[in-house]
Amino acid sequence: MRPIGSKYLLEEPLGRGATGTVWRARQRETAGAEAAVAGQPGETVAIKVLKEELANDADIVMRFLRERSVLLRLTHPNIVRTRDLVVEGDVLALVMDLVEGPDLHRYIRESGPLTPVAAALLTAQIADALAASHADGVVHRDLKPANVLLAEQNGEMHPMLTDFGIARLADSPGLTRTHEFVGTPAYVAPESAEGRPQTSAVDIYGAGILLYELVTGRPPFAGGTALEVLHRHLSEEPRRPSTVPGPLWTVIERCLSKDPDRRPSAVNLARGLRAVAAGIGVHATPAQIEAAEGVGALLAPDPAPAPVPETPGAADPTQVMSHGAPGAADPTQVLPAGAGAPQYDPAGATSVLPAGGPGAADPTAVLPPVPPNPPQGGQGEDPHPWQSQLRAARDRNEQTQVQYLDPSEDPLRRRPQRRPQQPPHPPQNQQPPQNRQQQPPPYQQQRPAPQRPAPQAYQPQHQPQQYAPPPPPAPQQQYAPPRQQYAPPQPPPQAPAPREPRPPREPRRRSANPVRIPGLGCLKGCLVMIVLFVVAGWLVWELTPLQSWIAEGKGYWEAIGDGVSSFTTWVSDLFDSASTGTGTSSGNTGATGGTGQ
Ligand SMILES: Nc1ncnc2c1ncn2[C@@H]1O[C@H](COP(=O)(O)OP(=O)(O)OP(=O)(O)O)[C@@H](O)[C@H]1O
Repeated sequence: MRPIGSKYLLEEPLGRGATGTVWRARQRETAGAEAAVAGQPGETVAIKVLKEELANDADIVMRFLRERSVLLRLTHPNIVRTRDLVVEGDVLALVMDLVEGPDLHRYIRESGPLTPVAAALLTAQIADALAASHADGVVHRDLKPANVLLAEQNGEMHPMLTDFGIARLADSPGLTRTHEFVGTPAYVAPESAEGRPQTSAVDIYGAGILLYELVTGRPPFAGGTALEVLHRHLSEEPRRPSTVPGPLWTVIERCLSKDPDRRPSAVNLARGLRAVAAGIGVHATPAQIEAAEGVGALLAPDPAPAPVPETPGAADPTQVMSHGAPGAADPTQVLPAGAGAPQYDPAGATSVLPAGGPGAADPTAVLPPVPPNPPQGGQGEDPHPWQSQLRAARDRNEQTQVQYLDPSEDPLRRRPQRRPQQPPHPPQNQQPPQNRQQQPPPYQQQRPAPQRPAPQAYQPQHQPQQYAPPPPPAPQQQYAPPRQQYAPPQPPPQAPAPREPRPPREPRRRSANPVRIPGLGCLKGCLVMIVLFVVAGWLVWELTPLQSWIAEGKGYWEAIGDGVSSFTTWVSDLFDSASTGTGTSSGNTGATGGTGQ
């Protein structure tokens, strides 16, 4: 046996939860005045010894002491009484009444679901406990079958709600630094899952889940991972099992409303459940049946639900302490341990999440369909993950613009069929985006002048004629922006001046002569003409009366021979007469001279 403080002795462990271990213990001596129940030596009690890491945290200890009054004053037949708090050395413990009996989770697992009447009556008692605590401004926030102990009284099950205040303690900044108390995914209200402000309506939601589980044997929203379960809480409506009577379903449905303001108050829930239990039993009178069927009218919401103070204290412990109660605004506190892990046990103990783990900053970050509902506080300066994704998408778009390839550089542009599909080129005078006003355009950043391709790269002469005839002027202006747009703002002085683009080469003209005689060069025209004349002359000679008129029936070649000989004779006579004329002229000159003598 191990002593706890000076007044208690731990005997044997009863069970272990996320925040500590519960022991069967014995009182050594009467407690002091600070205890709610002084007790007697030898009396058996249950003691929850909080984990060492919690006990070593100054924030937790302070919270624990501050919560003392809240924990000790909660007295109700359906609430496990907290008798004393132990804060000694590195020990932090709650001394409670010992409840001999299983918890409700174990009971359902071993005995199966309850009848609708039994479930309604049992939940009505839990609602009684909630009504008492809510009236005192205390919200449980971790309502689940495992936190309902079943004491046997007079042969009847008597549910007793336990673990009040543990959620409040675990909200502390100290826990945030080490481990986070985060509730249990299968029972977490949508507003808790989203990190929205919470009220006592979260306990009504938990009661609805518990009631559903009592009559069906399982909670309505299950899943392979805790995140899946949380997502279903946020987006799915529960389905009515065939075994659930209509009036009871009306109650469950109202408790599980996504809108906390539609959920009934704890008082009205208890009243409605008793009306239902009376109306669906085998001995129900017509009036009771009618009352049960009209249960919806009984389920009025709480006009002033007890608020769960938000937790700015996650960042500011003093503020939390001054409020005297932690909150749950920090959404990291609703994420379970290993939220995305496939080995999630929906019926497991209250989950914890290592601080700084993935998704710790914002559970909605990994719940894509959840509408972006920014947490109300405690998120520091970090942007919401949706903002990060939007920014990333925007950056990708900008990156796309940066990498936009000018069509004159685009090898694909050589394929004419791709040209009409080119995206419109951004206007040359387009202003850069706001967030880049002070920076040169991205393409200028990424394309320093020395590495730039030569201006010739933009010339149409690089486009094969058979694919891309010289483009018309307009498209050329559209796709070939002025060169200075791509040049750096201040080109280095040694940079060579850009050369004038060469004009497109004139297409080569073919020769007018259609006849090609390889190797003959310029004589071919003359030869062809001679042949043509000869052939044409022969045809004329033979086919016209010219033959009889000129040569008196001679043949063509004979006539040509005669013509040639006549021509040569004439030429020789011409030369002869020229030479003779010259001699005659000299003689004449001499005769004239002689005569003169
Ligand atoms: N007052 C009590 N009397 C008898 N048994 C108790 C008492 N309080 C708790 N227990 C038992 O001790 C075990 C552990 O309790 P604990 O509250 O730590 O578990 P839990 O609710 O599953 O954990 P957590 O609340 O941290 O999620 C449970 O099986 C419960 O039945």
